[in-house]
Amino acid sequence: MSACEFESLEDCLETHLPQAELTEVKRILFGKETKKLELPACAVEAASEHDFELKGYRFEAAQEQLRPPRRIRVGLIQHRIVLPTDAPILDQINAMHSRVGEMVEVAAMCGVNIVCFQETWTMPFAFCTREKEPWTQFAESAEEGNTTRFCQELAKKYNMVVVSPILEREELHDTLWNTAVVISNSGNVLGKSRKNHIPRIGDFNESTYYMEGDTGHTVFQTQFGKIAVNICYGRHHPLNWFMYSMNGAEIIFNPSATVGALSEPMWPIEARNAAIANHCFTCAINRVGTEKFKNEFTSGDGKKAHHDFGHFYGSSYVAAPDGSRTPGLSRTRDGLLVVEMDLNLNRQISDKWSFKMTGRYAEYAEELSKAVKQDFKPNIVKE
Ligand SMILES: NC(=O)NCCC(=O)O
Repeated sequence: MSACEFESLEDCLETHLPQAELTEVKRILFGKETKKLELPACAVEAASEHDFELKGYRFEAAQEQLRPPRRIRVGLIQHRIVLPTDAPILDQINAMHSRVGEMVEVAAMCGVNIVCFQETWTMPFAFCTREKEPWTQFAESAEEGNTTRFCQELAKKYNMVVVSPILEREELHDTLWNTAVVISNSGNVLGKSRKNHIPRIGDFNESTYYMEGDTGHTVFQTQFGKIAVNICYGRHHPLNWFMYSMNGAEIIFNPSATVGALSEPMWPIEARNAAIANHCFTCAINRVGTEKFKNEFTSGDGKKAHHDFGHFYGSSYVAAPDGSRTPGLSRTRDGLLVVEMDLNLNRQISDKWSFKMTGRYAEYAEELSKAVKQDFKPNIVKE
């Protein structure tokens, strides 16, 4: 079986393990069980009609005496590209709008308050090719572009916060960025968060196209909680998650595009660990499918030139501050993951484990400020 035919780790365990072992394996692998969320029949029907996976889970928190529950629902959308990569650009973008539009409609039926799409969701992940044309033509203004207009309509229609990661063209200087636009449920653009770590690995030749983000670790206060967006490669940087959390993020989204051969063993760990370490919820989203490009490209590893990047393995999931996580979406199919969470869990786990309270930040900051200097002498004791 090839990597792109393997449906999901969870399905494999369910199929092959006896019930008693399965319960223990799941407890150890995934933490406290996330309950299934009942989703309306019309949503289940629509997902089946439009041929995408729909899953729903619920994280619970203890009832408090002084605070009411803060239950909200997030929706994570993963999808493959709709048209071939050599179709006219506007057709490709419009086809993606229409696909994601029908998935957001189902998210609305499921009562989703905040929806997040995958990294650069309107285009193929073409940065492997190192060709500028036609890929830079997918870039749009974060404030005025067609995709933002489209998302503003969705946000207003469904009273939903929309996190829309696109290839951004800042038109004043024609600078390109990899940017998540955050659109409030009022339909207004609340702001944007630019990808702040650009990969230098494998075929992820993104530094050829756009710059390291300059938006810091912005957190967006929405009607449904304080959210932040840590785009793809930023998930390998614990301090990146940490800084969003220091600014008060209650949910950190991680829209991504990553392939099996490179990162799959790390995928289930990184966002989950960030949820634990920072007493918050994290949402990891990856695209699906294998995208083929007309011109061959090499990977700088002596191997033959090829036409595709490899398999994007989906597996989007949500992790909670108590270390539990939802099962992932499929490795191969488009999907919508609906997750209900009570944001009160963040403080409850913080009060229990106190990672943020016990962190020695002033000390780290002092040592770190020395460690980044040219004349730094590591603190090593020798005999
Ligand atoms: N999109 C992106 O930054 N991918 C880099 C590879 C990875 O982080 O898995």
